[in-house]
Amino acid sequence: MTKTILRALKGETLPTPPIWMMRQAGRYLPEYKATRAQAGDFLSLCYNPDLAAEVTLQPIRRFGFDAAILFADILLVPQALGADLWFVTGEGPRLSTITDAAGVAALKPASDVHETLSPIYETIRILSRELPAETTLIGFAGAPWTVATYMIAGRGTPDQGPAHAFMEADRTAFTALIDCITEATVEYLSAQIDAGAEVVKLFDSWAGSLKGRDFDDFALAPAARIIAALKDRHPDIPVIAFPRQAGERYVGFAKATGADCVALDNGVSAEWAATHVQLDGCVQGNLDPRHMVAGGPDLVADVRRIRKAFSGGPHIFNLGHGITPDADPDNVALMIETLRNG
Ligand SMILES: Cc1c2[nH]c(c1CCC(=O)O)Cc1[nH]c(c(CCC(=O)O)c1C)Cc1[nH]c(c(CCC(=O)O)c1C)Cc1[nH]c(c(C)c1CCC(=O)O)C2
Repeated sequence: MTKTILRALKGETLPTPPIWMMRQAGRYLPEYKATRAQAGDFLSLCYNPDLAAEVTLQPIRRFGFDAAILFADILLVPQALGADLWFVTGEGPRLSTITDAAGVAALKPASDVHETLSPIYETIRILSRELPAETTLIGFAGAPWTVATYMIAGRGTPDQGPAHAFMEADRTAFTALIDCITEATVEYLSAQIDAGAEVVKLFDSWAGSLKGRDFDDFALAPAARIIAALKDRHPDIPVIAFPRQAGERYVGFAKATGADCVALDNGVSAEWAATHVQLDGCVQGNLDPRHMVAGGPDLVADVRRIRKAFSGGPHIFNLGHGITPDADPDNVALMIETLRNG
């Protein structure tokens, strides 16, 4: 019996869509907070294979999701390329900044990333042994544009202004940075697959701020390059692409990049996406993460609505973005129960 997520990714329409949740291992779970405290800080948790595997398994034990997502972070790649990285509790990530062509040229070559990232591959090997037979293991990386926005600004920004400014000031150097991250991402995801990842996902969280030609050059093209390189090395491994807030640009994204599945945020309606995006293959998403805080009849109604809208084709149920720390685990259980039992 092939795993349900893999069946959906191959294009099968299942009577009940399989389900997992972005940020399913996270601060809304008391057991996550306990293990994170044991690790010391977030990065120590990411680089400790035993504890990273433990937090990956926690939501599987508690909820029986159909997939586990590797516990790590998209910002480990910049660190592996030579950037300084730290997390400020309650605020988010901080990195050394890249402001010009010299900063791009000073990055390490893509082939060097394994030195830093090898503990992540060990986490995957542990998970391959310990996950239940029916659970799919998903590896991931940030897409080049989203990773670049953090490398340029040194932190998260509301409008990705510093990255857009760099792009306008020196498109050649900016393109060199995107190329560098693209190559590193191929190396990283390929090694994750060698270690046991059965699916990989590319998170382009800030794709929505790229417009027109910039979207083509820095969201579509790098995703297409990464997917082509991975398919060349690992033809059977499905790829999920998440160009968050792409809006109209979700249309045709799978075909243009070779992705097996497109993950949808909750800014597009399931009814629209069913006719405009799902016609090309599997879609994932798109429940509003706020339902995990509020719960109640609105949650139940929206789970049923999304399930129905996507029932004519392959669909993996998920949120439109990560679950937030203020969410109630009981609402997660209600989402799963509603999906599986009615
Ligand atoms: C942009 C981005 C990042 N990281 C990630 C993205 C893309 C997805 C998205 O848009 O959310 C991806 C990511 N980050 C994390 C995972 C693990 C797997 C999962 O459970 O989904 C994944 C897939 C763990 C994490 N990554 C982070 C946490 C919280 C850290 C903690 O425990 O204090 C977790 C569980 C920290 C992080 N990491 C990042 C930020 C901006 C932050 C701070 C914001 C926050 O605290 O939620 C960068």
